[in-house]
Amino acid sequence: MATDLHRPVTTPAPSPAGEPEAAVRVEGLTRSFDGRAVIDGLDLTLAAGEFTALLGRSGCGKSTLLRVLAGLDREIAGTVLVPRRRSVAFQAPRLMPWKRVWRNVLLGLPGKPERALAEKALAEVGLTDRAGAWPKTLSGGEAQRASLARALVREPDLLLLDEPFGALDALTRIKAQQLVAELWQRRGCAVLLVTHDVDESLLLADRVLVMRDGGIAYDTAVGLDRPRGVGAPGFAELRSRLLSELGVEDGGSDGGAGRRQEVAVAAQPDA
Ligand SMILES: Nc1ncnc2c1ncn2[C@@H]1O[C@H](COP(=O)(O)OP(=O)(O)OP(=O)(O)O)[C@@H](O)[C@H]1O
Repeated sequence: MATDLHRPVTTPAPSPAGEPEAAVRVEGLTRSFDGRAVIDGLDLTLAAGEFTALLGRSGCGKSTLLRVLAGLDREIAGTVLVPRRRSVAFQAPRLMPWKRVWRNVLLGLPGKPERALAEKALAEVGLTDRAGAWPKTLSGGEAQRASLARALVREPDLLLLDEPFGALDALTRIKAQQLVAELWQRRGCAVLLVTHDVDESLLLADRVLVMRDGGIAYDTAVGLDRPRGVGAPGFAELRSRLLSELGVEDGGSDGGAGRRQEVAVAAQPDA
């Protein structure tokens, strides 16, 4: 029988004894569009504080899964347990043009939050001086950082990121990746990052998932030392394996990804 048990919980989802604390528990999740199951009986557990990247070919259902976890899509069957404090940032920053940046950051928060709260989050993403600006005056990277500040102001236990760097130029993208890594390190929240970029997943995540045929087809721990670079030992092997899971030929480090050879994302959660 199909069930709709999207039940947000206030604390991280309970785990069976002996397993690490979970931020997300999904069991038998199915989401169909027009009779076609895009997500089909998917099971997934994300540990509290873990940085997970989600890869998969276009149209495999990554954004659909993220929207379900964000609580934006409840037309589901199965069980989804997520923390109540969760926030999401999309590829498009989705700022309201008629509200100044600080008001955008506070958008949707209950009560009458003070500007100082927005300024604190904006400081975390290096945008202190743009708090009073109009969104249209921001660069693409600044707008994306404002969107991140809006996600952070909710003090999430789970941060959902849907291709947040996809529209940024290469240099801005690297800086944004480093920022997300630093924020994750500082906040200690679980992160689920949807990306098309295998290198990005390996630079940032503890764990990489590949979605295929409505489920998680491949699930690997990254285990590389941080800070990371694409030239680090073990990186190329992981990249090859992931590309093969995605059905893409590995162009090697001289391929498109090679330009990020020098990138080292410094993110080391305090153990
Ligand atoms: N609201 C909707 N109505 C009908 N079909 C939908 C809807 N949302 C998603 N789909 C379909 O579900 C499938 C998965 O879409 P989804 O956006 O989750 O894929 P994705 O893996 O995020 O793709 P991409 O990497 O291209 O962003 C696609 O075939 C898409 O057309």
